Amino acid sequence: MADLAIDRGFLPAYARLQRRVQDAVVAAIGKFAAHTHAGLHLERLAGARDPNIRTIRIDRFYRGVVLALGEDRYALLDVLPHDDAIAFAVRRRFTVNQVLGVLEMRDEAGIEEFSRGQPAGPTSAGLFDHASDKDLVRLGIDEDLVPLLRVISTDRQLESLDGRLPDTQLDVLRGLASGMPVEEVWSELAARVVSGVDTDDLLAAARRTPERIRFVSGPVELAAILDHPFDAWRVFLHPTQRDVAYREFYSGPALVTGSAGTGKTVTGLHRAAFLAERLTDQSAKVLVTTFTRAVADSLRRQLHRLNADPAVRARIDVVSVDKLAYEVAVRGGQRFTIAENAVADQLWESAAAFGFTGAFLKREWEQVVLAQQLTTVEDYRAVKRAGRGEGLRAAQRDQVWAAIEAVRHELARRRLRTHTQLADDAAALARRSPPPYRHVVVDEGQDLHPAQWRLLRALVTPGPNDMFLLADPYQRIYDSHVSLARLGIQVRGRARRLTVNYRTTHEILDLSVKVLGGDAAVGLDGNGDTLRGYRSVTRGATPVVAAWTDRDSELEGLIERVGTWLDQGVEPHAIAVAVRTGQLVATIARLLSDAHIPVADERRGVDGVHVATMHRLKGLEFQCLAAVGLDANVLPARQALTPATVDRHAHDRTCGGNAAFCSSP
Ligand SMILES: Nc1ncnc2c1ncn2[C@@H]1O[C@H](COP(=O)(O)OP(=O)(O)OP(=O)(O)O)[C@@H](O)[C@H]1O
Repeated sequence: MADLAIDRGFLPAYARLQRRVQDAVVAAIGKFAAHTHAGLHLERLAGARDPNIRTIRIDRFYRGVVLALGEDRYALLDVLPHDDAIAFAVRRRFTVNQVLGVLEMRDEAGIEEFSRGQPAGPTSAGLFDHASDKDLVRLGIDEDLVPLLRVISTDRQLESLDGRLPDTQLDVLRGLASGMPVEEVWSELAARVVSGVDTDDLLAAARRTPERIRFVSGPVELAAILDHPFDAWRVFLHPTQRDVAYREFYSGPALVTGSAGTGKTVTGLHRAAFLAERLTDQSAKVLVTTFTRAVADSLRRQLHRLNADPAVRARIDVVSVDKLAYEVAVRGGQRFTIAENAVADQLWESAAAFGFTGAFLKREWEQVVLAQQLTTVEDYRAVKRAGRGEGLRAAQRDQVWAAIEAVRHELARRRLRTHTQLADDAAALARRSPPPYRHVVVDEGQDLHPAQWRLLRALVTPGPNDMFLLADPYQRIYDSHVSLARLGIQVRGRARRLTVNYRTTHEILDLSVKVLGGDAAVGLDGNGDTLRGYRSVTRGATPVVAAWTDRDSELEGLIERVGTWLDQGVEPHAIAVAVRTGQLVATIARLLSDAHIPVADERRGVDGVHVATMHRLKGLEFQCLAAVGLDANVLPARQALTPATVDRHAHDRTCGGNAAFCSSP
């Protein structure tokens, strides 16, 4: 069936069709496969802007729009009711990007309409003034578009070209508009530049465009694709995603960073499936791991959708890092019970003394003592407490150490281990046996503790393609700065950044970037990671930021906001309230219930509005998010309002990405 390819736009079109029409589409595709175009009425169109565009008959009402690529090959672009199909087809023109050699679609009529509505000459402060005409062409912008781009002075104007300009070119322009210098945009493209592009060869161009065109190898592959038509991520990756996920060879650990929603998880899943498919040794395995059980469950489900082959999936273990540590410790013969958070917190509270709170002691233990594997007070006296705020005098260190020791002894006496302790134990145990995994893929790497990194390092054979790490330094839950290099995980020269946001609307991203400022977060590779160049493929409503004078009026405002969303028809389960600390959860849940708003309770299987800390909301998607308690104390800690916080929940497609930020100054 190499004769028919499908375009990315076809999948959502297919998903919207009734079953009967879907069957007719599959039958039409089958006719292409059989080289019989008979009955398809493959027709050229009068007035079409592209001589290679055709329509085919699907049934009495529907027509497919196809592009003749040459050599009797076709790409199916869309399936629409008859008149809509004709209107779609005559407006479009397909061209080949002169720099990247990829196939591009222009809404030629749309571009003409846009031009007619603009002033004749260039504006005084154009959005692309920092790029010369030559630069634009060098970045793959079609020459005939340059005069039009010179009249653009606002983001909004640029966004009104969404769907009219070729995606690749719009992506370049969005990068420039977001403040990236020409050279930085160029460096993102550089690896994909093709020399000697034949701009008339549509077929070669289509083959170079896997992010939008998929050549289908046969009915089995087609059926697998059409099984999940909403999941474009399974089939069409951004070129950078594809490049990093399907690279044959990394000489050692590789790190992929990117803000929330840039498709890191998707990239990691493709990598895991790719590595598993290539394992020749029957006993070799790939480990996919992450910080929480909920995210691990979601990874498992996504992997299931990505790869239907049970033999491939059997070679991939998806386990949360806590479970992994637990299993290694149990296999190593340890006898213990996991210390419930509440129990451990109580121990820490009872150890509080000399002005050190239980929470401080706990963090000191985790982020200094366990992180750096300190076993004596002498070690602790001498250690650098980087990232822990105020310094401690020698006498204070002794006090803190004594308090930590008291808790450690009490835990040991009760045969309790915390998850971090277990990771430390498991790392030591794992180092004594041959590594069970050939490859490991780590999602949400920013949240892992050094002990967990040591465990993972010990579980995989060092060497090419050993570790594939995905992380967003802006989404750190704890402010602990982990240096991978110091943990024996050297990623220098193998770090890539994803910048195109698939989930967050332009508006939400814009707000998030403003709140976070242009400051860099410290990356796991020790380098600064900035938000410059992050851009979004979707647009939505403008988020609302509301300030309140006190907590009570903030909560009142919150209830009103959630009520408004419900009145607007948003389902309760598509709304999330993110709070900074767990203590507020019960209060908010009660207030919502008092206002007759259903609140979700996963343990009892009750559906409703989710109220949880940011951390617990991870892995879930929402249409609307209210984030509460973003007061002045919180923002500098960067814990509350990150693009992740905002976007993960404020999922945009139906409700326009509403997000409210209730903040008490
Ligand atoms: N190539 C793609 N095409 C279409 N959708 C995509 C693509 N890549 C990712 N997505 C979608 O974008 C959303 C975000 O992807 P993903 O969860 O992989 O991002 P992430 O960077 O891991 O986010 P986070 O840091 O918040 O975990 C998901 O809904 C995913 O299906």
